[in-house]
Amino acid sequence: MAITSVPPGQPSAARAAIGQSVAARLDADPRMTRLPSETIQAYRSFDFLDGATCDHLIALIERRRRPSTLLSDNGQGANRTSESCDMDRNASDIRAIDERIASALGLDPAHGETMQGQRYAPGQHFRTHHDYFHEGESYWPQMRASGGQRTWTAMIYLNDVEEGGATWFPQGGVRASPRRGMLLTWNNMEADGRPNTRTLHEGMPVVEGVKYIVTKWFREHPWVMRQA
Ligand SMILES: O=C(O)CCC(=O)C(=O)O
Ligand SMILES: [Fe+2]
Repeated sequence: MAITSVPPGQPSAARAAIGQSVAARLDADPRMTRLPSETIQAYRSFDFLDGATCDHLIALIERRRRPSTLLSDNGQGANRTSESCDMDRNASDIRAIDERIASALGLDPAHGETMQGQRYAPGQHFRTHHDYFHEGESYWPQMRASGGQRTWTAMIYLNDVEEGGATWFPQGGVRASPRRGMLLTWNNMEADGRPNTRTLHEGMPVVEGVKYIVTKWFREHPWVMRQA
């Protein structure tokens, strides 16, 4: 179909520079391990958050969860069946975690969208998708004005899951199983700063247990919060 041949975005020197500086910082951090992949730039860090902090975030998600929504409803409405909530970026506990994530990546916390919590019950999943914005979609002008493209994604698993719930990059050759406190982060861009289509990924269905994560998406420019 014609639409799939439209490139999701153009090269960008500024995004390329962000990719390089974050990767250099992660490479120099002994807590971080680069995941083997020819096509994507992804890292993990065990015990990035301690158990008490994970429990605290799980309790917040339990209190505030609501069915997840997707940015564009182009027939993908059933793609994300988890429940989500926005974390309060002005609360001191959340701000401290935001700053920890941003500092690990060497990014300004102001570029981060509000941290999102997600809860997946058995059978719930997040089907294959890209985190970056397709610059040909109708939502792009609004996204460009509110901070531009999403560069790095950082997600943290808040618990071990009995079975299922891995994050899978079928074209990246990476599959991460949930592990309490583990950070998984990846660059959504190519080396030249264009969206990397091979970052396609999926939150696989939970088979047994409940999966809790927090996700943070960083923009190329400071993020402008949408007015409620
Ligand atoms: O649940 C997962 O493992 C993936 C979540 C994800 O892809 C996202 O929040 O963008
Ligand atoms: Fe994602």
